[in-house]
Amino acid sequence: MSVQARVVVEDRGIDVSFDVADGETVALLGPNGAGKSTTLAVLGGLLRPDAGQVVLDGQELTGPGRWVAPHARRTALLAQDPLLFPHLSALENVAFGPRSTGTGRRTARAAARHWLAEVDAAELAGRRPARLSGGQAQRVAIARALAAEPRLLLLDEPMAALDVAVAPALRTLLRRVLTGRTTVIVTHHVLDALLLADRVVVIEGGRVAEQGPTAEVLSRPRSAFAARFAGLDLVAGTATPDGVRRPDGLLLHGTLGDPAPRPGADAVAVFRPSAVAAHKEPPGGSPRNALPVTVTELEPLGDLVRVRAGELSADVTVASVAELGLAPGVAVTFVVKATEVDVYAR
Ligand SMILES: Nc1ncnc2c1ncn2[C@@H]1O[C@H](COP(=O)(O)OP(=O)(O)OP(=O)(O)O)[C@@H](O)[C@H]1O
Repeated sequence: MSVQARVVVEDRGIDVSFDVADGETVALLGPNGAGKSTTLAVLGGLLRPDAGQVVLDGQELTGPGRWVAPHARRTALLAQDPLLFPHLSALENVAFGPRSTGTGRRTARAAARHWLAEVDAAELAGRRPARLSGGQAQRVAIARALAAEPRLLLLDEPMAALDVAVAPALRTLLRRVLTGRTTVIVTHHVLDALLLADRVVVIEGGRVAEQGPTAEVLSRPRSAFAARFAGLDLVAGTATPDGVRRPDGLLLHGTLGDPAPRPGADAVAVFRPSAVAAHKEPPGGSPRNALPVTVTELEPLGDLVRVRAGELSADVTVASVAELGLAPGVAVTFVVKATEVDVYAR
């Protein structure tokens, strides 16, 4: 089942368009308030957009003069909170979907057993939600979503409310059950994107900032958000014959991609924070890039410290943080060799 969507919600400043191919999982990424959940709500029919169109498997679900009610869409939404019916057992919760579409009791229960087994939760069939852990309840909620045999599965940060200890097992489970299913997932977690999504759509300020295959976007990001999400530094500007010039005039030298961006065209310079050194004074006379910055935050990162300066980061040793007296508000120079900087068109 393929999806073609354009979602316009004027009072929320949202206008995004993207497609999902049959059997594909697409992750919607972006900062808080970017419009991801709103987009998901429009796909599921929980919110009626001002304009745009949602087409699923050739059927217009939303469009000018057209509105298919949520229950008639054959889409299933799985949210952070499993939202199970408290008075029903796990089995009855899962059987609810097929029951509500008119399936007989016996067949619906058989389907529920099948889907509980699929999510490794067969032994939880008789339990009420109050006796399930967060991870178990989310497994049951996944079984319930799948039992409805949705044409499109919508996941809104399904692991966000779970203990970090149980999230990896649930992610592995989702990786298994999402294979071949048309799915849109909203996530803030890079592992969800890497392990679950074939493609990502990055939404910033209610607009699509970039989209593409997951590996491509996360290894060669073109938007500030995707770079940060992938743990990379990104400087945007215009291409020069051997680098990128920021709007404030600062020039970064780097290795030009193939095809090289046309001089004057929008381009980005991308590098790893681990390739960045912090200096008190700009180093003189070397073929290195020097970026004057002010430290905004320090974060522990294994046995290093991630020094954040606005959009840029440098991963440095604890010893150098101490030596340079790095702390929020301190001015330093980030230094990165031109050979560590990739330059490509935006
Ligand atoms: N129920 C609502 N009524 C009115 N405006 C809303 C409502 N929910 C969200 N908004 C607004 O719509 C915009 C997009 O919000 P949305 O929740 O879709 O973003 P998001 O990308 O999902 O963010 P987050 O990552 O924080 O969940 C924001 O400006 C938000 O304030």
